[in-house]
Amino acid sequence: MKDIPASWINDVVTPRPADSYKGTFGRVLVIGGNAQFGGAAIMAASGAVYAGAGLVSVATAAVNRTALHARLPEAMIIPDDDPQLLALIPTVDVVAIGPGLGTDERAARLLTQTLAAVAPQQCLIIDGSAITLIAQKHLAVAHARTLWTPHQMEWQRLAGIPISQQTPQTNQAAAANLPGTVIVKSHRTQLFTPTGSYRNPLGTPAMATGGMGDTLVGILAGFVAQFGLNDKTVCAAVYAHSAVAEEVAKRNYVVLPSMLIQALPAYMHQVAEA
Ligand SMILES: NC(=O)C1=CN([C@@H]2O[C@H](COP(=O)(O)OP(=O)(O)OC[C@H]3O[C@@H](n4cnc5c(N)ncnc54)[C@H](OP(=O)(O)O)[C@@H]3O)[C@@H](O)[C@H]2O)[C@@H](O)CC1
Ligand SMILES: Nc1ncnc2c1ncn2[C@@H]1O[C@H](COP(=O)(O)OP(=O)(O)O)[C@@H](O)[C@H]1O
Ligand SMILES: [Mg+2]
Repeated sequence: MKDIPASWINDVVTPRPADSYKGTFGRVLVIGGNAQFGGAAIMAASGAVYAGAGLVSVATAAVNRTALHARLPEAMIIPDDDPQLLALIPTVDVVAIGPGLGTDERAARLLTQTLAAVAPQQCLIIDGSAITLIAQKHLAVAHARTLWTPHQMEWQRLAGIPISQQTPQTNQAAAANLPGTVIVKSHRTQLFTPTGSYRNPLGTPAMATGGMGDTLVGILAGFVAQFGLNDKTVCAAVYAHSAVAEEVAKRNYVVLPSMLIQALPAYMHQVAEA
């Protein structure tokens, strides 16, 4: 397992082409946020918008509409029980499901519908409640272009490895049984792609606050939407999330997701101009 090289973020985040429009930078759909966890969907969508995704939609519980629009007018919204959602799924580059989704029957239905609707060329990010549901219900996922983003307890549920036994070796063996890339989050996050394994050398305890993983989902979605799905882009997104947090933590005891999101465009500008 090698550390993500510091140079990769510079390879990925480069100046934008002049001849471009919003469609150039990709379309993201976040599916999540029940009545209790609406904030998770807002933080994930914000991560994608502030990372530079061209168009971001959110399928969420209807009760989250006003909060989402007030907080993030750049995002479009569709109630998660709207039949149009199934038609929207194939039109985006990245579908991210799970932040604040919950684990009730309604959430399970949304998840199974989404898993069935995603097309092979799309990137699917599976996070939070969606991972817990897949583990609980033994749902099969065959989608090759999947990014899994479990925290250690979600990884225990999904892979069956107790947290105390989660080592690079055991994690790698379990990741090999899943399609796509597994990002096992911790204070030093590990990534297992079909062709390599990487460790994030960055991160700070100032990041240990609710919503920080939801924010990572959005940044991953925004990076993949703009820069494509490959090891370098995925590693760069994980690296950028922690690099921005470390920067903000130089002046702040705790880094809230909204602080990280706010600081992200300036960090990407600095990287692109370097
Ligand atoms: N503002 C919002 O809307 C927010 C909404 N959110 C949404 O909530 C949903 C549920 O997600 P969740 O992560 O909060 O709960 P769950 O999956 O039950 O895991 C917690 C259990 O695991 C244990 N645990 C052990 N090690 C751990 C580790 N390294 N990292 C984390 N946990 C660890 C932990 O142990 P304990 O801390 O109690 O000792 C506890 O028993 C999900 O959809 C998410 O997106 C959140 O993002 C918050 C902000
Ligand atoms: N002590 C820490 N050091 C470095 N990174 C941390 C630390 N605590 C949390 N993080 C990061 O914060 C994120 C937490 O994700 P997660 O537990 O899914 O949060 P949530 O579901 O509340 O959004 C992960 O990216 C993790 O690597
Ligand atoms: Mg999480």
